[in-house]
Amino acid sequence: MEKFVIHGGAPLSGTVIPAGNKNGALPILAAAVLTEDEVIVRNVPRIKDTGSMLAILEGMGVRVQWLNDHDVSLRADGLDDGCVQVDREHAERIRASFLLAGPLLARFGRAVMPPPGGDVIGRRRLDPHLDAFKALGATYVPGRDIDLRADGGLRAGDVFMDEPSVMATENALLAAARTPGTTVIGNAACEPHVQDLARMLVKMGADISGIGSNVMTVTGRADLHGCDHTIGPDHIEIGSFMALAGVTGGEMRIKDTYPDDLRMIRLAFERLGLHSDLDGDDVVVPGGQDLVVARDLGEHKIKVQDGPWPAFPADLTSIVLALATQCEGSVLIHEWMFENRMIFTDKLVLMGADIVLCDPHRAIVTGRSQLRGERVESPDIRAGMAMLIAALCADGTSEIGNIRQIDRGYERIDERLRELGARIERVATEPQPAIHA
Ligand SMILES: CC(=O)N[C@H]1[C@@H](OP(=O)(O)OP(=O)(O)OC[C@H]2O[C@@H](n3ccc(=O)[nH]c3=O)[C@H](O)[C@@H]2O)O[C@H](CO)[C@@H](O)[C@@H]1O
Ligand SMILES: C=C(OP(=O)(O)O)C(=O)O
Repeated sequence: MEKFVIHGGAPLSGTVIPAGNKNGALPILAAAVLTEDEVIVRNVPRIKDTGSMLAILEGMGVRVQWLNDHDVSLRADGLDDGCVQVDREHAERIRASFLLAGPLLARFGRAVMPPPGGDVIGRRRLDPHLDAFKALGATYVPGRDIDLRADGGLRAGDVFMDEPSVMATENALLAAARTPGTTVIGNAACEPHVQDLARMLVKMGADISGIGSNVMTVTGRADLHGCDHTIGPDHIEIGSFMALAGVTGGEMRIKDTYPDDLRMIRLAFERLGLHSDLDGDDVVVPGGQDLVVARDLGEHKIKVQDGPWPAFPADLTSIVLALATQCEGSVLIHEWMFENRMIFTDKLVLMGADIVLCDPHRAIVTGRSQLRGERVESPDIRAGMAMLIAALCADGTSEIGNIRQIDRGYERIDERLRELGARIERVATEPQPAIHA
């Protein structure tokens, strides 16, 4: 077990190269199962979640070979079509393990999936995934595992999501791309990572129109081929670094972003008083900003509310909340999608933040709090980053425990923060004795 020990107060300044998108890497790695050819995936973030996904793929019989630090070659030519086993321990660690259901069903007509893990931030439905598979002709056999069957193979169909679920859209895309015929996916999610996966599937031979919209038409084929694909930069990580620059007053340049993916993030941050500029594809956050929250017309309080793309991303609500603690004025943060993500705010309150949790979805943050160092535990990836943001601008020393949560989504975060001037150490902790009833 490890923890971070942080001495707050140093401005974070310098240049950051964003990692590849965590939530893009996971479905893109899963897509390698769709073909027996070699698939090369570049710009893979070296985080715990991609490590788990690669371990599951290797356990299934996929040959995995790193070409260098971030580029990996995958070849799924040795899979035993009679019984592809999905490693339970790794599958239960990450939500995205369920993204193997689509490729396995499409290729072998059977997928037996252990229940997936991931952040415990509210109820996480699998129903839209199952609805999509059923629309493509699969049946679901109830049991401990999620047992999906398509004897004789999937057939192209009309999929309409009951909500624009990110991973269900990705599963539908993965399955439809290898299913001959034309499938329409309606009320689809269109986050940057969904678009990135769709572009990769096009390289593999599928025909997909409507990428970036909420209706995609996929003409699939059984003989998808290999490809060489580079994962796009992680807009959630970029937003996290922008907030870190804002609260510590440093000047930061974030290189080679996709500016179109940052429009809503930059807009929301701007309303909290955090200005950023574009210099080509780089985002530049000027140093020493006086962060003052805007008011809506009529002097009403502003709100930041998440939603399906292109709305403000759910995974940045914890981060924007930490940023708001340092801005003059108050703001309503409405985390509309997950029921439990806001529960961690008590940790920021412990550090001195002025936050009223109105209900599980809404928090009013009144800013300019002088935070103080505390010992806190990270319940999930983004709450962990919010605590890092708070600790790095707090007075005194903080300790953040359960940092494997942060390592699930942020690559070498302590090293990269140190390069920007942060005083942060990764420290091994004594294993806790088991508690017996
Ligand atoms: C591995 C991966 O890619 N994980 C991401 C993926 O999870 P994931 O694909 O699991 O999330 P979903 O898009 O399915 O749903 C997120 C939550 O929002 C709710 N919901 C969604 C849409 C809607 O119109 N109404 C509604 O209430 C869902 O019921 C669920 O509680 O997308 C989430 C939403 O961007 C992100 O937080 C996760 O980081
Ligand atoms: C919620 C997240 O991840 P996951 O869906 O993998 O739990 C996240 O990336 O913030």
